[in-house]
Amino acid sequence: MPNSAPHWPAPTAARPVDATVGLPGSKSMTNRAYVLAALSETPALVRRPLRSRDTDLMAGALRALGTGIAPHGEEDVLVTPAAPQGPATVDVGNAGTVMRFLPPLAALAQGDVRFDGDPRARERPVGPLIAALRALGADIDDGGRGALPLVIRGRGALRGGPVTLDASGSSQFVSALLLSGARFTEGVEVRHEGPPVPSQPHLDMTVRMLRAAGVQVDSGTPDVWRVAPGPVKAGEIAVEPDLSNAAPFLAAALVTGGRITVRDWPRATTQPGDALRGLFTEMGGQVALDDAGLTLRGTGRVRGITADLRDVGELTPTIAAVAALAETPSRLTGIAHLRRHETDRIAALVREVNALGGDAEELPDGLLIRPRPLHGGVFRSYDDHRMATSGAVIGLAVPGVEVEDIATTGKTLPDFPELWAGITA
Ligand SMILES: O=C(O)C1=C[C@@H](OP(=O)(O)O)[C@@H](O)[C@H](O)C1
Ligand SMILES: C=C(OP(=O)(O)O)C(=O)O
Repeated sequence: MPNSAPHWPAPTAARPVDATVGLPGSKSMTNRAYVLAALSETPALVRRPLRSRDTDLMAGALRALGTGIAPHGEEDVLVTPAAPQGPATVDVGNAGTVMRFLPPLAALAQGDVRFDGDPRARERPVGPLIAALRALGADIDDGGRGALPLVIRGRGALRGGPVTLDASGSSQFVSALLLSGARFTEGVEVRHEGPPVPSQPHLDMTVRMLRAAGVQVDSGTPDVWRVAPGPVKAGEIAVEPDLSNAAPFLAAALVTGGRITVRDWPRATTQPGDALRGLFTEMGGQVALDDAGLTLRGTGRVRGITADLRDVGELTPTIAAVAALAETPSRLTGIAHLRRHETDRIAALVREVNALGGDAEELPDGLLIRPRPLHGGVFRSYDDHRMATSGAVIGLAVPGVEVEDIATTGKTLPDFPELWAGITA
């Protein structure tokens, strides 16, 4: 979609950043919490959920299906479940979590539920999930496309049982079936067959949050997950700060040789962003986790990295931005599935780094970035929140970088420009 707003002049760091930041809640945890709460037996409290485009879309969709979702105090949200009801229309925007987590829930609804979203949402994979739901008893009209738009003709219940699918395109296919699986008459047994499933921490997050809601999950066999039929009891779910959105802030300390502390960093978490501690240490930072939060200190040196990012693909745009400023080459692999994220992130990163004078090259499943001095210019974001924040990271070290459509950060972090101004002031 053409964007007519003026470009955002990325602040260049006049001195090393030195700041402490508190970040809003995790998108992935918030949208899982809303689904589990909506499927619960009794009202559930979601503590400190994220407010952003993706989470507002999830809340809006659940409301359209009859769930009560209302603020509770300053920071929390009370979810009052109801048997899902059509006819309803779900706008998924460009949220993978809405596009994948809600079709299984819609199959439990009484009535038709129509799904559509941004033009890009129609290009993002959902076919293996649709096929799996059909095998589990759902009636779905997708016009034979295996993609959005589609209509789920809910009958108030879904048989469930065993199903095999290829989830190499997105871990969200598996998470989706598991999240609603306890409410299927026979529960669900999901078996993956194909190249490896990406985003293992997100699968762990699904399993952990289900168990915390009293659901019996067996994940003891690789590539097989069993959810027993039974009630969901979400009770109270506390949402952690979004550690993937911590990435550009920690990167700011790394590339300016400064210090950033991210408050309330969990001691134990399933969020993929926790891997930043190791990745950014390898790239030249010094990291400490204590009561103040996670502190990253830059050393003035930024090193390239060779890394398989399959498990933490979401972190790629930020790591690539740091790599573009590094003294030595980087090789990022295991991330072919990123070509079907918000945009083709591999192509977009290579194009934008090279547009600033850099030396990046696509691989079938990743990218190579070699050191070369960058210059100012427009960094395009392709409706991708993580592209926009990556442009901001490069702009700290390279004068004259302008990020196109900074507002796209609203997908998961609407406060990004203000928070960034806070660390660069
Ligand atoms: O389950 C989740 O919350 C997510 C899983 C991952 O999806 P993919 O496995 O499709 O990469 C990740 O990239 C996405 O941002 C969020
Ligand atoms: C891939 C991402 O999002 P989505 O949930 O839309 O898949 C992301 O946030 O990096």
